[in-house]
Amino acid sequence: MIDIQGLTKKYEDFTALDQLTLHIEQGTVFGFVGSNGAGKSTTFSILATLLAPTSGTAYINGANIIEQPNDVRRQLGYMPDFFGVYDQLKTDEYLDFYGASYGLSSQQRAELIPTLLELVKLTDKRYEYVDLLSRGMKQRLCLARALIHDPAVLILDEPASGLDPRSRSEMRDIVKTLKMQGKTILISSHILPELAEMCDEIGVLEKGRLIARGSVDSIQGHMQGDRQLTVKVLNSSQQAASHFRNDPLVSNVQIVDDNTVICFYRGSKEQQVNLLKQALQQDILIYQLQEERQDLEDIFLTITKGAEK
Ligand SMILES: Nc1ncnc2c1ncn2[C@@H]1O[C@H](COP(=O)(O)OP(=O)(O)OP(=O)(O)O)[C@@H](O)[C@H]1O
Repeated sequence: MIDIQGLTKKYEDFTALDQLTLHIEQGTVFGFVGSNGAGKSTTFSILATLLAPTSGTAYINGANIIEQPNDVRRQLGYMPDFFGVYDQLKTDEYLDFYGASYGLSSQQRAELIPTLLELVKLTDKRYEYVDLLSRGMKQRLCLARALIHDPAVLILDEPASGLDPRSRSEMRDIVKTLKMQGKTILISSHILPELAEMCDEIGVLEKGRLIARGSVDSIQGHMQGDRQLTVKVLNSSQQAASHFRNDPLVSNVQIVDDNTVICFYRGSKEQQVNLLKQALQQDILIYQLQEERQDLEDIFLTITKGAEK
């Protein structure tokens, strides 16, 4: 569980994080979206007890980030958005080093390392030098490192950045596995449609402020305004267009061809059922209806544009 209360970070006159308040329930995968400089890494560094806030506070599974940093570190696994240089260190030595620094015995480490390597799909790279691993492999190793002390809460800063589609998909699968293990996961990404697949909820951060928060569907519904419906009819699209134009909840109708009409509609799903029922009663033979979904990328641009204004 993550409980953030009025977290603020100022660098002299500049406010990088402005009164962020956010509660994330245990077992939730929460996606943090924001353009460059929005304050995501600042938030993560504060939660990971690496940076002191100017005001406000936060709790990680009940431990206060300011008063109980050691308890926080025991509960929290943090994967930063950069990977250091590890000359002359092999994959298993790397994990062994971090395991030892968390106080795990050599026997615990010997048992844990193969399990973690399997989780992040690096079993066959166990005796490979870290610096020779690909970017995707390094990211996964970094995730294994964040998991070494079996934390309940995970913070992943841009875990998929710079990865090819296959590596991104592997990272997504690992996050899903961790969610199934009951971990609370806070994850940031610029690859927005990807967050939709992994996250239960998303929050949009802009200039240090949380400007939208909710399930992917609710944010999509809220920001989308009129739904765009593509309607296919067996008979005349002219007749269908006239019917839709008469409905006060229809803002615009476009005839695409003899059998296709696009209709922009702002009613509820129930009202939409009525609209279609009435059409059928007037012998408008609808055989297909498709709602075009705006993807998260579009929604993100809409939301952040609104915030700028
Ligand atoms: N040490 C610092 N001194 C002054 N300003 C800073 C410092 N660290 C960060 N900032 C500023 O705070 C703002 C938030 O930065 P942050 O790194 O948290 O953004 P971000 O959302 O993680 O961006 P990105 O997606 O580019 O990583 C930025 O405008 C950044 O320039």
